[in-house]
Parts: sequence; structure tokens; C-alpha cells
Amino acid sequence: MTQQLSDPKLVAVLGANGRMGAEAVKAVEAAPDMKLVAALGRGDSLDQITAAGAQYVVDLTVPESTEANVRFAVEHGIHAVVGTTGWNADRLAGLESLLAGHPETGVLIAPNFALGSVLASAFAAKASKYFESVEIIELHHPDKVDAPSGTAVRTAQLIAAERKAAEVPPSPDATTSELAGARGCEIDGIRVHSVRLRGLVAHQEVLLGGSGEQLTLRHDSFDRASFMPGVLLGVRNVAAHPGLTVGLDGYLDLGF
Ligand SMILES: NC(=O)C1=CN([C@@H]2O[C@H](COP(=O)(O)OP(=O)(O)OC[C@H]3O[C@@H](n4cnc5c(N)ncnc54)[C@H](O)[C@@H]3O)[C@@H](O)[C@H]2O)C=CC1
Ligand SMILES: O=C(O)C1=N[C@H](C(=O)O)C[C@H](O)C1
Repeated sequence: MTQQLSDPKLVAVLGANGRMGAEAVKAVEAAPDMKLVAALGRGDSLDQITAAGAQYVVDLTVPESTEANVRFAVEHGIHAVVGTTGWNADRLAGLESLLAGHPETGVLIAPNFALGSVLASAFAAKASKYFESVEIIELHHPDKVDAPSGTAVRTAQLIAAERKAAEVPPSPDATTSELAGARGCEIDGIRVHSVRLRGLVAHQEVLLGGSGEQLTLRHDSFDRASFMPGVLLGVRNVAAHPGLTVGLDGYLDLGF
């Protein structure tokens, strides 16, 4: 069937009863260029996606489920916009091989859909080569099941890559005696600290330290509505980006 310019994008939301999925259902329903054709919760058969004729899947489930969901979508030529965490290097490599056999299908894995968060991580990565020290603090609601956050992992990876390219030495740290966990965890050589606190939604600070100065890049999502423009942007752009894109910045013009 030929898609007309005015035809709505047919979207299925997975994890529709969750905190993010419920917001995404509302956002898709309110988008003039989209039609929600399926809303799946835990235990629902993925066959509902194909039966509903979905062209796009938005996955906002849990780390244990997301890989199978996305593989199902790709195997059926359905584009996928994924916010769920848990996409480590092995999973991403497996997905890339699968996508090689489905060259017209696009997948976006977006650790964070909030435009401000994406910008803050990009700015932090760019700035980080000019500072001797860098550490990340991520702060989230206490119902979050994974730590550190996917956003913090991605930010650390971006920072580490910039610092490596610029041949910046590791952040100095004289610690020789430590109570386990006191210095957080390390991702690609970058220290990441996780706070879980009732009242929070999703927040992150990147601390950059030099002699006699500090630059702090902080982003706050006060409401899950902050993620929805990015989800819709993902759905609108994923078909034009076949293959795997990691990070919503892949669809933005950041100019650097
Ligand atoms: N990329 C981004 O901007 C954001 C990503 N997230 C991530 O999105 C994921 C979901 O977050 P929340 O909504 O806060 O979690 P949640 O726990 O409120 O929702 C997850 C939902 O998925 C359901 N589910 C589990 N397996 C499923 C399956 N196979 N099919 C359909 N539904 C299934 C669960 O029953 C639950 O209702 C997490 O990994 C979180 O880190 C959260 C906020 C923003
Ligand atoms: O679980 C959450 O809430 C969030 N998860 C994502 C992450 O792990 O980075 C995105 C955002 O931080 C909210």
C-alpha cells in the first residue's frame, strides 16, 4: 500500500501502562500526524503489533523485555523508537547484525528523550577536555530499577571519547582507602554517582573541575512530559534513518 503524505503514522506503544508508556500513549494520541493502533502491557502478545498494522513501535518497557520487543519489530520491518535502558554493547552489536538483514528499517535507541538533557550531555562532552577533573551525579525517583541511569552511562561514554581523542589524562584521585561504593562506579574511566530520592523525576549534573574553578552542567526533568517532544521527534525521523542510531542527538543539528 502506498503511504500518502496525509496518512497518519501508525504507532504501537509497548509498556503502555508504565510511567513513561502512559505519557507516550497520550502524546501519540494528541499528535495530529500519528494514530495509536496498539498499546501493549506486560504479558500481551507482540502479534498485536502486526495485527494492528503498526509501522512504528515505541518501546518504554523494562531492560529484560526491550531486546526481544525490538527484535520482533525489526524482523517485521517495523521502525522502533526505544527509550528503555539496558542496551549494552553486546545487545547493540546483536541489533546491528539483525538490522543488516533489514536495511530499510530504522531503530533509535535514545537514553534520554528530553532535548535539554541531550544538549547538556553534548555540551559536557565538548567542555570536558578543557578540565582536569570530571564526575557525573545522576539523581532519580526511587522506583527506578537500574543504576546508573542510561543517560549517565551515555554521558560518561561521550565524555570519555572526547577526552581520549584530546589525550586528556584520567581525572586525578588520590584515594587509596575506600568504603565500597564511596567513589561511585566507573564507566570508561569516568566516575558516576547515583542518588535515589522520593520527589525526584530525572536529573543529572556533570561537574567539571580545574584549578580554582568549577563548571556544573545540570539538567532537570521535573515531569515526564519533558520526554514527549523527543519521543514524537523520534517517531517522525526514524524511518529516514535506516539502521541503528544511538542518541537523539543523531537526529538533531547540534552543529558540532
Ligand atoms: N529515554 C528516556 O527519555 C526515558 C527512558 N526511561 C526508561 O524507560 C523505561 C521505562 O520507564 P518507566 O516508565 O519509568 O518504568 P515503569 O516500570 O513505570 O514501566 C514499564 C512498563 O513496562 C511494562 N512491561 C514490561 N515488560 C513488558 C513487555 N514485554 N511488553 C509490554 N510492557 C511491558 C511493565 O509492566 C510496566 O508497566 C526504563 O528503562 C526507564 O529507564 C524513562 C524515562 C525517560
Ligand atoms: O527511569 C527513569 O526515570 C529514566 N530513565 C532514563 C535513564 O536511565 O537515563 C532516562 C531518564 O533519566 C529517566
